[in-house]
Amino acid sequence: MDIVILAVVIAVVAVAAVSGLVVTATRRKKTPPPGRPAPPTVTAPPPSEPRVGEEAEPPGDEGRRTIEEVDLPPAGATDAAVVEEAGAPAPPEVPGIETPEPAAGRLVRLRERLSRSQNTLGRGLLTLLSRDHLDEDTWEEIEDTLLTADVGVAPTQELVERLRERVRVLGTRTTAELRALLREELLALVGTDLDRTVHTEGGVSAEGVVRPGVVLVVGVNGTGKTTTTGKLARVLVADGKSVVLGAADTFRAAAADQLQTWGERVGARTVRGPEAGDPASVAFDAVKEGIAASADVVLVDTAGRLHTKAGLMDELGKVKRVVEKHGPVDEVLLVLDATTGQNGLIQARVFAEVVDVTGIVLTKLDGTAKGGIVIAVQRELKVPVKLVGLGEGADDLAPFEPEAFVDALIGD
Ligand SMILES: Nc1nc2c(ncn2[C@@H]2O[C@H](COP(=O)(O)OP(=O)(O)OP(=O)(O)O)[C@@H](O)[C@H]2O)c(=O)[nH]1
Repeated sequence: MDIVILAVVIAVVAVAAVSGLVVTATRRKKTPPPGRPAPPTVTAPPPSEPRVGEEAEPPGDEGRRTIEEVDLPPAGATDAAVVEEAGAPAPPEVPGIETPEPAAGRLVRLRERLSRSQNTLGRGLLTLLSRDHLDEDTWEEIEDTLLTADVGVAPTQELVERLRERVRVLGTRTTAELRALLREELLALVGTDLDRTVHTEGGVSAEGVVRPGVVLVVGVNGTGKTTTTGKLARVLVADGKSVVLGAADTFRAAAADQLQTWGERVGARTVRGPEAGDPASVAFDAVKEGIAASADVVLVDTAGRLHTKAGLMDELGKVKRVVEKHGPVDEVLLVLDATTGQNGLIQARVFAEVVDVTGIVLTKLDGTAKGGIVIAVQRELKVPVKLVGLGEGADDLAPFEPEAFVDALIGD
């Protein structure tokens, strides 16, 4: 038994000795001989993250910043700046003050909109006048076309009479001759020698105080009065003028916010009063602010509730009187919605009785085939159309130019 145990022990020791030699030999083979460069090895990618039980990577050389060392963004810095510094893409910029389009030439730019909506008038007239035989029925159709476009009864009759006469004298007619003739006659009706300047000159008071130009914007609510005031501010800013806005339409709460937004877009301050407050007091404060800030122009948006003529007269009359304590009002612009046709004319009449309207703004001319209202309203009030609204865009208010207007009516 002892001999068996001894034999087993010797065998185990012998096996262990042999396997130890093999391992050592293998290791020796892998170690490069001294003085020779090691052969290139492919290094496995480092483990992406420490495995359970392993130590996390020690921090690098960069010292840790204490909270005091972290630079804080300057007061008022936007989140965008902070994000940008962190290397992330900046969110879109907060819009700053806009640069409105220059007013000159706007009607030409917007001519397309005008001609699109006025085709029935200009093209219709040309087609009728081009007929081989201009009989009574055709003349009646011409008259109807003019009346449908809201040119008004008296101007329509005048125009038809003039055209009849001139066509008769002309004899045979080419399209070019007819177009020239129609252009001339329409221009005569629209008027080329009226003063269409929006007066914003201001002046100097008896006490030597320089005061800004003051413009009152009046009209029935919904005609585009507030929008027009905002757009007009842009026209003036585009012409290099500084503007203060007066939100005297205290009747509709949102109107003051709306006006203020228009003003902010072009850097114009808006003076506003308490909701349902006294419009005259807001208008007075706006002009006062305009004087204090040495602004060039103060635009006052008024409320236009047409419940009773007496009420309107009280309100608008008071606004005007109170503002005039600072000096004369330079311009009273009546805003009319061109799409309302005869209704617009009735409104115009009432307003003209209440205040001295000095200029007309016709809005929404882009959405109606009734461009003839330009002629009718000027006739009615004996006041020129000074501006026209041709869309909802911020710069879609254009100084009225008779030639560009008539050309848009007739088309090329
Ligand atoms: N298509 C078109 N829309 C216009 C024009 N002018 C104004 N509008 C639109 O008419 C609507 C009424 O405009 P407002 O300026 O709010 O009317 P408002 O007369 O001030 O009305 P209140 O604020 O209630 O007094 C708005 O949706 C304007 O965008 C224009 O020339 N063309």
